Amino acid sequence: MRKSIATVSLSGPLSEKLTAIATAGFDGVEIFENDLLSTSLSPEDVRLRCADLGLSIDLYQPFRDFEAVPAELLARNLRRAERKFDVMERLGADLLLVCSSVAPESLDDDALAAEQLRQLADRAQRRGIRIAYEALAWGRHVDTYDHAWRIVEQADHPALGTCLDSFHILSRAGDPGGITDIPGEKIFFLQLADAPLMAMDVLQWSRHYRCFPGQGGLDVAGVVAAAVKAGYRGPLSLEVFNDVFRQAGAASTAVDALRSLLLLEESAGLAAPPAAAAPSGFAFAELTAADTEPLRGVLGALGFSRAGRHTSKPVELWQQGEARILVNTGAGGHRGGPALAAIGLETPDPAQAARRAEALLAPVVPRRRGPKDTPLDAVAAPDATQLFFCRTGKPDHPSWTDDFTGLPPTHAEPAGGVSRIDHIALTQPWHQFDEASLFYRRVLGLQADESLDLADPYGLFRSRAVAGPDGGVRIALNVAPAPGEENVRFQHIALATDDIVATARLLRERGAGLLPIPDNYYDDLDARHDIEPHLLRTLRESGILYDRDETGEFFHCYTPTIGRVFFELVQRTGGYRGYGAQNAGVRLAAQHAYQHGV
Ligand SMILES: O=C(O)c1ccc(O)c(O)c1
Ligand SMILES: [Mg+2]
Repeated sequence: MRKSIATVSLSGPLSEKLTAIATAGFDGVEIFENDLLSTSLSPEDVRLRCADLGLSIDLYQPFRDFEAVPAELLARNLRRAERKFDVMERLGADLLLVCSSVAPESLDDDALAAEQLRQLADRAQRRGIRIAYEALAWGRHVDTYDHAWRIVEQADHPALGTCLDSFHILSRAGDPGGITDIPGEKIFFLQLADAPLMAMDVLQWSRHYRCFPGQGGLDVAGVVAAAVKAGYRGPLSLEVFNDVFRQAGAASTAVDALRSLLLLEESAGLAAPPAAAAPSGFAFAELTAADTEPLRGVLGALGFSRAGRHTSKPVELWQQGEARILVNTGAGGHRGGPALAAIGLETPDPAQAARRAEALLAPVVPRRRGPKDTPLDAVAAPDATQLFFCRTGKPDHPSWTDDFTGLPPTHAEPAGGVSRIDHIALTQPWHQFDEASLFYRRVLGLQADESLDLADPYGLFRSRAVAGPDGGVRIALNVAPAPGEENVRFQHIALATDDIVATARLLRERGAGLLPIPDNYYDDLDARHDIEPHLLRTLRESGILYDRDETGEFFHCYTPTIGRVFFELVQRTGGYRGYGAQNAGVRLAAQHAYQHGV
């Protein structure tokens, strides 16, 4: 179906919004009145600009507080409407959204509302304009879509239809099933927004927390499916009032928005992009660094050996068990220190995974860097982390490892007991958290956990994990509370070990050190979990954190941060599937203290 977006959903001046909307690939726009009022472009200029960009103006909105008023007010409201019709004529827009009145003057009288809307539609029709009447969830007398429809039905005018808005319907737990009772041609417009489930005033919820479909907790696809079943064939149009998107860059938000619509079409059974080929494990994590010595030191202390060197690029392969870390000395890293640049995902069908990601607007990374390199399927995630879809060492597919030649191990000391990468934690830019979780979940085909709030000494982190069904791939997405140098963009690689006490001891013996954890933590651990005294002493001495649930236990500890990266060692027992979120506050505080030499 055609795809549109309301200009209120993006940041910046109208002209920049329009460019971002067209560049992302939308077909049309809803011009939000405030955006027109605050631009120096004339309506004719806006019309031309949209035409040049290939955008149709699908709706002009909103016209407020019109219906069910005393006669003298009606005359004024009709005059007000005529002036808006003038603007629409100049814009070349032929559909006006009228939202249900919130005015104290409006009367609780459906017959009057219908009669006055009929008069409005009559005047609109003479000017080639149609009216779409929408129930705001906080409308004074009309606050449900079925009520708005009853009034439209009663008015019975060809230039009057209804506008459905998924937020207004679902925020009040409305049943979208009744949509199929509305004749499709009387649904003049369909606005779509999701929202996280929150217990708050519905107007505040709508004006600040709407998000793109799939990023919240509302069944937006159910509304779309019902409207299409009713016969609606107009555009799917996003209308998202959101405090974060009002600040974030319009270009990236517009791409995020269009991706959510493509996924919504898939959810509603209206489109079938290439199916997901969900990853089953980590092939590698790639770190870039100008100065690789500290990184090599930590990897060596963790028991990794340098197992190969890329034949055409300045990249080393460090390996232990199935855990593989690529060290790239060619690119910058963060101020010379290491930064995570890429993740290799073990994927049943790499080409298929790349096709899906590309269809869902992920930028494709060039397939081949050097003339002899193995071709790779790779895309960029929303935070620009490169994702390589791999089949490592399988006879049916070229393997990225073919580009590495063997090197003798750097040292013969015993390996550290690390078997594989357990999870990778990515700190997302503050404005891209919802986009990232939608991307990892729906584009890659991972399952998302609940979103958690983790307390850092300088703010609250949101954190949400996505994982494959068997736990082979786990990615923890974190977001810092606000843009700031202090706590933005740390990434970490968690390594699974079968004997965390031994691995931690090895690290200390090799002089790499572990993040010190305050004594108070262990006193509390004892209080909470009644831990066996010998084990508690060992955890305390080693700086190992502990958590458990009904199914198993979790032990974890951290290396100091180098550049923007640190390593975590984790040991899981039984069916424990979490990440020790309980301990995140203590860990974050310990990292701040360590960083500042407290
Ligand atoms: O918040 C509002 O006022 C508002 C205006 C127009 C809409 O279409 C809407 O859904 C909400
Ligand atoms: Mg709306």
